[in-house]
Amino acid sequence: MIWKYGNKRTLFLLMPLMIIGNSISVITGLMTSCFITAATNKNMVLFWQTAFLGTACLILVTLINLMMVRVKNKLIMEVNLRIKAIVLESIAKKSQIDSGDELSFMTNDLKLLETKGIENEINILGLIFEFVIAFVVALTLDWLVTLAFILAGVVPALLSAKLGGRIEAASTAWSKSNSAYTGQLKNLFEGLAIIQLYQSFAFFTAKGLRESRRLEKALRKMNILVGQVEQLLTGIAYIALMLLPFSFGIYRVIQGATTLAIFMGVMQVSNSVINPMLNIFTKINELKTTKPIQAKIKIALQRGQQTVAEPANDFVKLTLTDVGLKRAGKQLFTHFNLRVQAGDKVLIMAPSGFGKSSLLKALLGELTFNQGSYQFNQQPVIPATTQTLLPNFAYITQQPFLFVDSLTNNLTLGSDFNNQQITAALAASDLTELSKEKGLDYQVGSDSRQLSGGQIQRLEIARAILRQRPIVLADEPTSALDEESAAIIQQTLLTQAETLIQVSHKVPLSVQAQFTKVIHLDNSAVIVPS
Ligand SMILES: Nc1ncnc2c1ncn2[C@@H]1O[C@H](COP(=O)(O)OP(=O)(O)OP(=O)(O)O)[C@@H](O)[C@H]1O
Repeated sequence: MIWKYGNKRTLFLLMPLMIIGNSISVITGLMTSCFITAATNKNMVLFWQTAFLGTACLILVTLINLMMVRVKNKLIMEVNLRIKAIVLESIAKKSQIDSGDELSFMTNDLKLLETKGIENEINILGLIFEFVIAFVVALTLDWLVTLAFILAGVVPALLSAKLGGRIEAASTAWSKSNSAYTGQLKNLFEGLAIIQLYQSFAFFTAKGLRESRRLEKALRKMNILVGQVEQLLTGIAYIALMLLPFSFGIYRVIQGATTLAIFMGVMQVSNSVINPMLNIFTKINELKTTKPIQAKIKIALQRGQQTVAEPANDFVKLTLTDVGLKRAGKQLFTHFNLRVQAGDKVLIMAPSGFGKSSLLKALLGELTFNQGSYQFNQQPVIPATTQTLLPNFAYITQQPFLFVDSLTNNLTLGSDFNNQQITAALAASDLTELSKEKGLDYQVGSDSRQLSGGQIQRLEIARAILRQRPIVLADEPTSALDEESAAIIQQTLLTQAETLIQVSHKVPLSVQAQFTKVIHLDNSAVIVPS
């Protein structure tokens, strides 16, 4: 992950820092060796050289480690941000999302990935460096004693891995007993009213205690196993350490095959061979637990790379033939016909709850007609083609939405529009006064800086107008506005939208007259105003 999602420059900067930073045990090992040589030979020059040079090296390594922490966290941040960008990009392109699931993935899963995945990868890298450096140095000092130390460290580690399974089984059995205990207690407490009614207090206590005893027994079993395994491993570790490297090393010193100083040096450095080796396996196991999260990111990456349809400008004709729409098992309407040509201004009217908003959603492809046919530019619209349909539409919904962001960003949504275009869209939506009073950078959307319902609706209209899409779908666009504003907005829609499909349940006759078609969804009657 750090290679795939991280910044390569940061990674390449981190690696040398880690190599130097992880050589601390080698420095202390060599210092131990030199000090003992100085002591056994009564060599003051070597003593001072070791003291000064060693301390200088330790200070330098400490400074490098301080820097390493900064670079490591920089890399973690870069990987996190790259992954978050991938996930956000993928969510943005999802046709259906469960915001609870996505939120949980963005917060809990990605946090887990950071600690068990990204950090572990960096730690494994550090452990590999530590292992390799220490191993090479220890082998150079005395390869036979080094091997003895490694064997002594590996034996208890292998045993621990073998016994780990038994401990895990005991801990699973305990957690099972624990949940059974909770269930029994819950049942017992739920029945407390019966106990009190029949004054069966002894039954209540005895039953509760019986369950508690069962749990305590499972806990005792697990604790004995863990404690005994711990003691056994410590014993074996001491025996192995004394038997193999110590006796073998000292034997070699007595034989004159090596010196005490070298033996002590190897002993010190060997810790940095054994510990990283064992830690690497633990960390790899932890890393494996993040596999499902990594798989989800891979899918997100593929989805994020999907190309989105380019805004189209080729709308000619849209036809609904004998369509019906069903929602939550209820047939909203049937046998509805509609023909819209470029330049049309169509008003669709029906009583509240009849399915007007649902009809617009079906035109967008969010819902599918269960009867009849929907053709766009004489091509049948099927679920697979709805994504390419979207760029033809602007959509003014009944529940306008504002992001916690500036007025400008709420209109442009990050697209490239110049100030002139933005100001024109605001003016067309009767928002000039607001933009002059607050400024285009005014932050809206948060609770304390909310705008009026009418202002929010007009911002949604400005957002739609700004894009100049071929068809504007408008769902009761003037319902939250006063008469004067409603008239301005209605005029704007009629004049600015190239093709307008508006649904409303009540529109004055004088306004109806300005549409090219007025259709009553409840009886499919088409009235062409004179
Ligand atoms: N998300 C939904 N899931 C299931 N049914 C829904 C959903 N939204 C709306 N409905 C149902 O679909 C029917 C039509 O709703 P719709 O909003 O399309 O009507 P409408 O004519 O636009 O009403 P209004 O004029 O009040 O906005 C209603 O019976 C409503 O309960």
